[in-house]
This record gives sequence, C-alpha cells and structure tokens, in this order.
Amino acid sequence: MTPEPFDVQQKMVESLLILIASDLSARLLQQEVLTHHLTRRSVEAELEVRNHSITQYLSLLQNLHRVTLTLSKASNLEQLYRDAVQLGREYLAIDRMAIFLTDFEKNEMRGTFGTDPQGNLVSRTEFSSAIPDHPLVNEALSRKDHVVVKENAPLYFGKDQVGVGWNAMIAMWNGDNCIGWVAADNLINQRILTEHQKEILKLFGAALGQQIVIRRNHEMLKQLNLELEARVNERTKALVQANEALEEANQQLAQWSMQDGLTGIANRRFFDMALKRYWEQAVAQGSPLHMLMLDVDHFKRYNDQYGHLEGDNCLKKIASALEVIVKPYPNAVLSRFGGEEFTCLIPSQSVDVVKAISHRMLKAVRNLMISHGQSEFGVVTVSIGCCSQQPTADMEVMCLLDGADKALYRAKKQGRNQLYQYNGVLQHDERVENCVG
Ligand SMILES: Nc1nc2c(ncn2[C@@H]2O[C@H](COP(=O)(O)OP(=O)(O)OP(=O)(O)O)[C@@H](O)[C@H]2O)c(=O)[nH]1
Repeated sequence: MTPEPFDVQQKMVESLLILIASDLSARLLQQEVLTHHLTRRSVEAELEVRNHSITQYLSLLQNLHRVTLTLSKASNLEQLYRDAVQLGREYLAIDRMAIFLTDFEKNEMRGTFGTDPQGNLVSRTEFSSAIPDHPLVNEALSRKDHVVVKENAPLYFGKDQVGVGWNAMIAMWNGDNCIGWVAADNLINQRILTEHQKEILKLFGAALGQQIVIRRNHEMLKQLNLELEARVNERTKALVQANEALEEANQQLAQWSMQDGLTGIANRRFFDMALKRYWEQAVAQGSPLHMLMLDVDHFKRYNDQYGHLEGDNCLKKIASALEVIVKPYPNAVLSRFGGEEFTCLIPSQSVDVVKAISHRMLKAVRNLMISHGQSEFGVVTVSIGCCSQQPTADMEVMCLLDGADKALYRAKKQGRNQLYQYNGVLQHDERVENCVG
C-alpha cells in the first residue's frame, strides 16, 4: 500500500479537527441551553412565590378594607373595640389580638377586649395598670406608622405567661397623642409574621385609631347635646314656673286692683267696668238693667261715737250681709262705690225681683243689730236708691247712676232706712217700718 500523500493526510486531520470543534460547540450549546433552562425555572419559581405573596397581600388588603368598613358602622366605642378584636383575628390571620387604651396624663393603660389562650374573645375592661416602662412598649408608643415585633417573646394572658412566639405592638394616634395600642401574637398556630402582615397590622392600627377618635368625638358631642338638652329643659321648666308665678301674681294683682281693700268686695274700678259692659249687653239684648245705690245712715255720727275703727268693722259687716243677699244672682255685681256707699248692678231681672232684693238688703243690715246710739232706729241702717232702665243706643249710661242717686237722695230725705225707686219719675216704695225686724 502506497502511503497517502501528505496533503491528503493534512486534509484528514483538518476534517477531524472540524468534527471535534463542531462537537465541542454542540456540547457547549447544549450546556448553555441547560443552564438557561435552569435559570428560567428558578425565575419562574421565584415569580410564582412572589405572585402568591402578592395575591395573599391583596386578599389581606381587601379583608382590611371590609373590616374598616364594618368598624366605621359600630354604634358605640364598646362595640368598636369588640368588633376590632373579633374581625382583626378573623380576617387578618392573627391568632390573638387585644386593644389597650392609654392615658398619658395619668400614666394609665386599660383593657378593652382581648383573646384568651384558646382563641376566644374576652372582655378585659376590668384590666388597668400603669403604662409599663419597657423598651419595647416605649418604642411602640413613641413611633407612628411602626410595628414593633419581638420574636421568641414570652406571651401572656393577663399576668400569666401562656407560651412563646412573636409579639407585635402597633400604637394608635390622635394627631400626635398616642391613645393606645393593638397587641397581636401567634400563640395558637405559631405562624411566622410576614412583611405583608406587618404592613397590614400597621394599616389596621391606623384605621382603628381613626375610628376610635371619630367615635369618641361623636360620643362627646352626643353627651354635650344631652347636657345642653337637659339644661334647656331645666331653663324651660324654670321659665314655665316663672311664667306661672308671674301669671299668678298678675291675676292676684288684677284681683287686688278690682277689689276693695277693706270689705273684700269689688271696688269702684270694677263697678265702672261692669256698668259699661252690662249697659252694652242690655242695649244689644234689649234687656233691663237695674242699679241700687246704698248709703249707710248717719255714718258720720257712728264714726264720731264709736271711732273710725268700729266704723270700718261696721262697713265690713254690712258688705258681708249684702253679699249673702246677692249670691243667688250670679250676674249681680256688688261693689263698694266709695266711703260708706255701696252699689249693686242687677242685669236682666224684673223690677219686682229687684225690689225684693232691695228690701232683703234693708232688712239684712238692720238685722245685723249694730248699735247706733245716734240713729232714731237704734241700730245701723242703710237707705237705698234704685234705678231701673231699659237701655237703648241713644241713652247715656250715666242716666242709671243719676237715677239711683236721685232715688237715694229722696230716701235719705224721707227719713232713711227705706227704698226709693226712679223710673223716669221718683217712686216711693212702701216704707218699711222704722223698726228692726
Ligand atoms: N270708718 C270709716 N268711715 C268712713 C269711711 N269712708 C267714709 N267714712 C265716713 O263716712 C262718713 C260719711 O258721712 P256723711 O257723708 O256726712 O253722711 P252720713 O253721716 O252717713 O249721713 P247721711 O248719709 O245723710 O245719713 C264720713 O264721716 C266719712 O269720714 C271708711 O272707710 N271708714
């Protein structure tokens, strides 16, 4: 066999080298594809994890939104604290939660609602103590928008340690004043606290703080309104009472201004008003109106003999006796006209009835048997002038008074202790015996 020429051998070596190079390149490519594939898988896995975490975060955010909405509808502070703990645990994946309120002026904290070691909602309103001077508490209560977390911390229920786990504190604020905090832990399920959960807790604390402030202001306003209402009611009551007292005083005053101070019967002022009203009524109704004018006989002598005080007593007794006679006639107005003179207005009655009333009056005064040493009758008597009119629009009211006055004058002149009538002309009514009885 003749050896291959050199150039042929060289060609073979070249081909071999090319083969080796392409194989190498293929292997390198394969390696690269493999590496690429692995990187893609890991990125994909990472993306999946992140996706899951974001989905969880979004779902927590949605839950937080629902919780906040429910809290905003709480009807009072107690319900707000209760709902916050209940819903916070239920929807924000927290094992245990508790809400504490602070009063920095008094350096006091007090409980509201919390969670027992079995995960039940419990009232902690009876719990109160000084704000603990602990670095974790100090950090939490001095920083806004900040969640303080302590891992592997002792977990408590009241003063008893009930386990170990993470413990988180989020302060709540009214402006720059810390009003309390939310405490949370993982006592029951020991789940780790994710960054997203921490963020949610922070938002929850801020939202709850806001709701507490709104509700407190609302309740303060309600209280103020109640106090205001009570004060207004009190004032109104006092005003009503004052008005009633004033009304009573006015009535008393009106009565006094119409009443004769000595005898207690109506005074001249009342008589004047009654006369005007009765006169107008009589004109309108076409009914009669009668007026009696009574005068105590020889009263000057009486005063002179028995004294002014006895004179006053005598007038009082006469007024009372006349009142008894007039009482059955509710429309009759008996009044003290002035001094020792009385008047009596009698509407709508017949002349006979008025005459009978007058005679009863004469008799009633005599029957008082008030001794009068200076009178021919031996006792105090009165004389009566009576005027009866059928008032019409063209008549003057004064004619009634003038008539009664004329009749009285005549009764006096004719010997006193008797009745005279004036109906246009003077008429003497049968003289009652000049004696008592
Ligand atoms: N005690 C007392 N006396 C009074 C009061 N008002 C008037 N008088 C007196 O009554 C007397 C009336 O006297 P006169 O008007 O002269 O009439 P009279 O003595 O009654 O004589 P006749 O009317 O003619 O019978 C006077 O002395 C008055 O001072 C009073 O309120 N109390």
